[in-house]
Amino acid sequence: MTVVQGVRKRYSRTGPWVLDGVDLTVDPGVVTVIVAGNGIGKSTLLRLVAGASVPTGGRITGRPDTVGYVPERAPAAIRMTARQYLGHIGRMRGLPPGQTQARVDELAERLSLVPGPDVPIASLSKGNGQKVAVMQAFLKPPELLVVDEPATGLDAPARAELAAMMSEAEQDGARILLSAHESAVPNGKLYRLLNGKLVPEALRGMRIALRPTRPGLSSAGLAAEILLEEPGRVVVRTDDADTLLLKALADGWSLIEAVS
Ligand SMILES: Nc1ncnc2c1ncn2[C@@H]1O[C@H](COP(=O)(O)OP(=O)(O)OP(=O)(O)O)[C@@H](O)[C@H]1O
Repeated sequence: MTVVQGVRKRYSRTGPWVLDGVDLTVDPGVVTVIVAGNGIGKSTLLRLVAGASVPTGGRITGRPDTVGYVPERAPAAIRMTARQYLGHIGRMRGLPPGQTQARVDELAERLSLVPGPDVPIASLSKGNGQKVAVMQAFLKPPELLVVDEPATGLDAPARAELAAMMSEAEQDGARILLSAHESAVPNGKLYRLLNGKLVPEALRGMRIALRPTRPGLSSAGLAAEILLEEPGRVVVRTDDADTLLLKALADGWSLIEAVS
């Protein structure tokens, strides 16, 4: 398994913390899905897990040798053809050239890459460029697959093919981490990214126990039904756990647990 422990990330020394203590385990056998709106930090977290950027704090352990990473935006300004580009990627991953080229043809056909792998990537449409990004992630069977918003940019047949490829990888034992917007949430173990932290989606609609992280915090500010209040612990019930958690975390509460 790949384990994220207390990971923090900001993009400049004085900038805001985009991730502020993220804990996550990406296990085989279940697809892990990070859900959030625009600009909350999904891509930031996925890049870190994939090893494409480094955390400012905390650590990520158990990343396997073969990581397939599909970024949200494929690099467009590449003059090489898809076949040349994927040939380089194959060499970097230790694949024999013949095997790489056979795989390029197979993936180009599965994803309906138009007009094909032998034109410059820069000349491809956005969606077809995204297919090349998918192809590089699947060139060698990934042990960890990280896909940033799989629905973005691809047409319906390509999305269905990508879903099939992901489920084949899952059956082969890959660990899978996806990000998604609320409008296109895939099946899996869902986590919501709120104020730089991950909250398991199973907490929605449940009773929630919170701990104040600074003195003087009043439970009145939680704007929810207070079920129990004791020193260091408040249990609330709400129909809108997202909004409650968003405000509570911002105000200085920390999540203890969901109380069934
Ligand atoms: N390379 C970067 N340099 C500076 N700030 C960045 C960089 N990448 C992301 N950010 C900032 O980090 C925050 C989170 O961005 P991120 O792309 O991770 O969000 P996201 O949840 O994936 O958004 P979207 O749904 O729009 O793709 C944003 O405020 C963004 O401006």
